[in-house]
Amino acid sequence: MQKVGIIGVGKIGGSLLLRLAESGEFELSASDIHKEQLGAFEKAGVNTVSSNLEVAERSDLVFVAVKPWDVGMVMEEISPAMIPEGGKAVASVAAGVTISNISDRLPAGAAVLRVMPNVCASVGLGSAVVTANDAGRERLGEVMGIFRHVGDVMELPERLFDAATALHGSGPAYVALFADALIQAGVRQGIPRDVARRLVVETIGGTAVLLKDRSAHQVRDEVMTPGGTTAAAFVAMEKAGFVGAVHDGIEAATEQARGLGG
Ligand SMILES: NC(=O)C1=CN([C@@H]2O[C@H](COP(=O)(O)OP(=O)(O)OC[C@H]3O[C@@H](n4cnc5c(N)ncnc54)[C@H](O)[C@@H]3O)[C@@H](O)[C@H]2O)C=CC1
Ligand SMILES: O=C(O)[C@@H]1CCC=N1
Repeated sequence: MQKVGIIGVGKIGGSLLLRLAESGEFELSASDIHKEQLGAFEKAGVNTVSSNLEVAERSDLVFVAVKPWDVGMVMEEISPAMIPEGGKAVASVAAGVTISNISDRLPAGAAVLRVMPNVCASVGLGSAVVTANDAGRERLGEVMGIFRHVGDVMELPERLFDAATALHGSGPAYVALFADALIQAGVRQGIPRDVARRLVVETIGGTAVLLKDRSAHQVRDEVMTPGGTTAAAFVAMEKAGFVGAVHDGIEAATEQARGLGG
């Protein structure tokens, strides 16, 4: 059985850990600085341990899912277990923390990977991109296989990771923002809140399915009757700078990711 460890069992680490535990395919260990968070995972059959180093010692593949500013300290803690001859690899999901930020804290030649997932992993509908240093390349398939348990996975060069973080890492929050705005707008037009919410949620889910095999332009054109309601809405939204605001948001998030590595 593959030995997988997770350090930090919050929103991302915890979602991955639960799905891997459900699959029954892995021998799992986990640690978290807030030990009270480990109980649920222990019940799911995970070995919960009290030190990050112990997770690394017990695992062939270690996922670090702590906040970006905590990654350096965790790498220093697990460094003694990460000698290249040990056959271990570490994968970080932290925004903005580069492979070189990480490998600087580990023995020379350590296998290091980065993954950028999103919170839709918690319902098995995540998307993730993966990259690796030279020593970690042979583990790419393994890491991609693990993230397939929580959604879609692609390889992406590290130079595009900050942009991908901005696009899909933060993406669910933008969709939620848009959903909230739509619901409020429906309420303003007199639709009861619970009805508006249901209509908007189904619309977003249904559109996501349509977009799997159609371009965004195709969907737009199928909806937009010449001289009709959708065209009127598009003109009003564009006058308010909707598309420009999306571009500005992605640019700001990309820049923010660049600054998080420290
Ligand atoms: N939340 C999201 O939607 C996404 C988050 N990420 C990245 O995933 C990482 C984790 O984010 P979340 O899961 O949202 O955070 P979180 O706060 O939910 O989870 C982090 C966990 O790490 C634990 N922790 C903190 N310091 C630790 C230490 N020294 N040793 C062991 N455990 C420690 C915390 O107690 C907590 O349970 C971040 O680096 C973030 O950039 C990436 C993509 C999406
Ligand atoms: O907001 C953040 O910094 C993290 C990274 C991507 C999603 N959440």
